[in-house]
Amino acid sequence: MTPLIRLENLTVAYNRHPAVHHVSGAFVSGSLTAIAGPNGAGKSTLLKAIMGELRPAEGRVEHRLGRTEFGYLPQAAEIDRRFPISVIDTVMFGAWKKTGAFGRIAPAEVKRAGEALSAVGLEGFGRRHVGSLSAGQFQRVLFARLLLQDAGIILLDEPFTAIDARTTRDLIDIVTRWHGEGRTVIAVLHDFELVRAHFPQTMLLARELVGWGATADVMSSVNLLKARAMAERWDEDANACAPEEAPAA
Ligand SMILES: Nc1ncnc2c1ncn2[C@@H]1O[C@H](COP(=O)(O)OP(=O)(O)OP(=O)(O)O)[C@@H](O)[C@H]1O
Repeated sequence: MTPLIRLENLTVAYNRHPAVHHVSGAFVSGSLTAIAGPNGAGKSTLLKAIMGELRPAEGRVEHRLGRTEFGYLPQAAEIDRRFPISVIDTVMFGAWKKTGAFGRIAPAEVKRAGEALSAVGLEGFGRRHVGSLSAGQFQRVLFARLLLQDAGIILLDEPFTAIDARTTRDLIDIVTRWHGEGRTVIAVLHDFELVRAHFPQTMLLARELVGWGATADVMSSVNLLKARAMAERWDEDANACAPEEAPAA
């Protein structure tokens, strides 16, 4: 039960308006955690802060991991699929840690990229343009890229939103396999059924922490009502506390 990533009184703000507020706790090495909560609860912001893409306004994210040790799947809305790139090249980006952004790609990596495509059920799709794929097929490509990247910590932002049930099942199988391999997986999810069925740990967030621990305990109806009430009460224009106003750690 080794803590891998520790959050210490973490506050992350945009233009001084906090999106994540005074969150403390730890992700244990090898854990499989869902981050759940209402819209605008700070879930995506928290993932970005964990990776170091956003700096805390207050508090800390503590870990000894480099940026390349994180595999990250952004929300679909953040990805522009009009970029003229093939499926196989998109998957190959998962190998950049080994090749460098403009390095020569070893034949073994090309072979692994093909195997990753097969593993997500897209054998033979390599030459297709990503813009020609369905939402579910594209999500499979992004999972193939994560497979190739082979990261120890995998952060997924709404990986199953707007994709079909069959694809969701297949991709959950991959997440479960990652967990079985001892990787640490953290996924932002909206579907509470999926959270309860497949994620042993849950962080329930409403900008502030509502609960963090075993899913059955955290996803109680009392906590879900509390999260909704906290989100509705939240003042979008509130400023981040000045450090001297922050509660003692
Ligand atoms: N780049 C940004 N600039 C300014 N404010 C932002 C930015 N990104 C997010 N926010 C604000 O921060 C708050 C938390 O947003 P975030 O996207 O982290 O929430 P979320 O829980 O992931 O939401 P959803 O479930 O709707 O995706 C929201 O009020 C949002 O408007």
